[in-house]
Order: sequence, then C-alpha cells, then structure tokens
Amino acid sequence: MSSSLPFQRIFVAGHRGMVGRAVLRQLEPVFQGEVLTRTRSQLDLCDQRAVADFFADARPDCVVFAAAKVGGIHANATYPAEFAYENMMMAANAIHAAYQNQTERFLFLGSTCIYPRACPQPIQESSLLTGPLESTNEAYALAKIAGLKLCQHYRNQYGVLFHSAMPTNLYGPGDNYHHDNSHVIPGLIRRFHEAHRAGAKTVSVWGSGKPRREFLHVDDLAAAIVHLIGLQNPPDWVNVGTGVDLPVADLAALIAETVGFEGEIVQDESKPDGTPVKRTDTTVINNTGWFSQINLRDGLQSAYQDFVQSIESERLRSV
Ligand SMILES: NC(=O)C1=CN([C@@H]2O[C@H](COP(=O)(O)OP(=O)(O)OC[C@H]3O[C@@H](n4cnc5c(N)ncnc54)[C@H](OP(=O)(O)O)[C@@H]3O)[C@@H](O)[C@H]2O)C=CC1
Ligand SMILES: C[C@H]1O[C@H](OP(=O)(O)OP(=O)(O)OC[C@H]2O[C@@H](n3cnc4c(=O)[nH]c(N)nc43)[C@H](O)[C@@H]2O)[C@@H](O)[C@@H](O)C1=O
Repeated sequence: MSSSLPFQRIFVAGHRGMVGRAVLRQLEPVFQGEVLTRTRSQLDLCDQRAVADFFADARPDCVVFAAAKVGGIHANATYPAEFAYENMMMAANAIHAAYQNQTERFLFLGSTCIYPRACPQPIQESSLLTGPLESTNEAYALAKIAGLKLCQHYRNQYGVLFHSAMPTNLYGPGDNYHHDNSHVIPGLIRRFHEAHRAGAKTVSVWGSGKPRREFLHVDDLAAAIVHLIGLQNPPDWVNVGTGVDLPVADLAALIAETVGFEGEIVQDESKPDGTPVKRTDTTVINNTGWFSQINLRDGLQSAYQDFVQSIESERLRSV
C-alpha cells in the first residue's frame, strides 16, 4: 500500500480511454496496491446487475470513474439520447454499487459543460445550476450533473467520501482521432496532418473560429486526480483546468504550425460554434496545492507525436 494513498484496491473505470490510461501511468509509481480494470466487454457499466456483482466481488476501496460516452460537439449534438442514457446509467449504477459495497472513496469525472452557457467568466464552481445549458451538449451535461449530485447526496446522507472533478477540454496521448466524433484538438491534428501529407492547399475548421476554449493535457488531469483522491476533505466538485483559453482560430493556427501545414485555413460556418466561452476559475483546486504544468504548445507536440505513432502502429481508435 502506498504511504500517500491509503487504499488497497483502486478501480479505474474506463482504463482504456485517454483519461483512464493517463491515470494508470500516474498511479504506477505511487500506488503499490492493486489496480482493478475491466474493459467494456468484460463489464458493461450500463448493466446494473453486472455492476452490482462486480463491486460485491472485487470490493474496491477507491474508484476513479473515467468511463463515459465521450465525444466532441458533433457527436454530442447528433446522439443526445445515447449521451444522456449511457452516462446516467453508468454513473447511477457505479455510485450506488460503491455505496452498497462500502467503497470508501469515489471520484466521479464530469466536464465544464455542466455550467450554464452564459455564466460569468472565469467559471466558478458556484455557477452550477444558475442558468440554461449549451444546447449542443445538454444531454451529456445533464448526465454529468446527475453524477455529481449523486455523489454529493450520498456523501451528505451516508457520510461516504464520494466527490467529483470537472475538467476543462482535454487532449493528449490516447485521444480519439475520429474524423467527425472527436474533439477539436484530435480532429484538427488529423485533418491538418492528412492535408499536409496530401499537399492540400486548404484545410477547413468548423464554425466561426471565434469561440474560446481552454485545454488541459491529460497528464495534468491525471496528476490532479491522484492529488484529489489523496485529499482528506475534498470539495464536492472542483474545476480542473489551466485558467488560460484562446480562440479556436488561434488553436487551429497552432496545430497547423505543429504539423507543418502552411496552406490556407478556411472557417466552415455551416458547423456549430457551441458555447462561446468557457474558461475555468481554478482557485479552489489551486488552493489545495495542484497546478497545471504542461503548456499548450508543448502539449500539442506530444499529442501530435502520439497521433503519428498511432497511425504507424495502426492503433487509431475509430469510435
Ligand atoms: N476528452 C475530453 O475532452 C474530456 C473528458 N472528460 C471526462 O473524462 C472522462 C474520460 O474521458 P476520455 O478518457 O476522454 O474518454 P474515452 O472515450 O477516451 O474513454 C472512455 C472509456 O469509457 C469506457 N466506457 C464507455 N462506455 C462504457 C460502458 N458502457 N461500460 C464500460 N466502459 C465504458 C470505454 O471503454 P472501452 O475502451 O472498453 O470501450 C473507454 O475506456 C469522462 O468522464 C469524460 O466525460 C471531461 C472533460 C473533457
Ligand atoms: C469537452 C467538451 O467537448 C464538447 O464541447 P466543445 O467544447 O464544443 O468541444 P469540441 O472540441 O468538439 O469543439 C470545440 C470548438 O472547436 C470547433 N471546431 C473546429 N474544428 C473542429 C473539428 O474539426 N472538430 C471539432 N470537434 N470541433 C471543431 C467547434 O465548432 C467548437 O467551436 C462537448 O460536447 C462535451 O463533450 C464537452 O464537455
């Protein structure tokens, strides 16, 4: 057992995803207990009976919940039923089974899309449920709010240490580079790379280019997760970000530079912009001692290397 993490068995749900893999990398040097993992085909977290049986049998004393149906603006807007249903089911099944099987600690992962579309910037945790959500990801946001609130209510009613982290937009090794369903960084890395290799003169970028986004490297998030599960009295939910944002058009230019594309960048305004701005106030987590370390320019270099290696080893995800 690690001296810093007082657990025997940590279940990392979603360990083959971008965040789950980063959490495994982060835990490896600091946690000597058992790390429990299950693929979706071994344990479908939407299956209440299977989840109950797993917790009763494996009895994790800590859960890092990085499993979810995840996607970018297009996937969220196109498949809201699946985003709502699967994410609500996974969260409810796992949080309740953890409570029933005396799991001491549960860290649920949400997203900054839980906050109202028009809330004051930078976004403080207290903005939750103060206004309407962004329509392109309302389904996903509602499921994440339900998970966060379940943790808070179980903690208040039963005294269990269930709490949540709300990361800003993430990127890094192991990302989903799908043409349509990915987030902006992996989507643009792929598009600029393919254009560069094909000698194309233009690349199109969705929307007006004006929305501002904040990006956190997944290794920074994994460090925050390990930090948060070590806190004795963590906040019910806490923002995890850099506090620094930029317009999508500037991000696109940075990715073009990273990839070596020197052609023209064209905005495709038939595609949605989504939330105009969502920059986190990170005061709460910073006051607990965690700060992001990886700047966007460096992070994009390592993300691009991962993409190239993924293509070469033909391990590109296609979800
Ligand atoms: N990526 C981002 O920009 C952001 C992500 N987040 C949150 O971080 C967390 C992790 O996201 P990320 O790593 O990017 O997502 P990924 O899509 O990379 O990984 C999701 C994981 O969830 C697993 N999973 C999905 N459905 C099920 C199911 N029914 N049963 C069991 N496992 C399932 C998948 O398993 P398998 O591989 O076996 O299919 C996969 O390993 C999520 O909660 C997400 O909402 C928050 C903010 C931004
Ligand atoms: C993490 C967060 O991610 C989702 O929200 P989002 O922040 O809007 O995420 P996104 O990365 O898909 O887009 C960011 C911006 O970038 C623009 N954009 C340009 N060109 C591409 C492009 O090629 N792909 C994508 N996906 N976006 C592009 C795009 O039009 C938008 O203005 C949530 O649904 C939800 O999942 C959530 O919580």
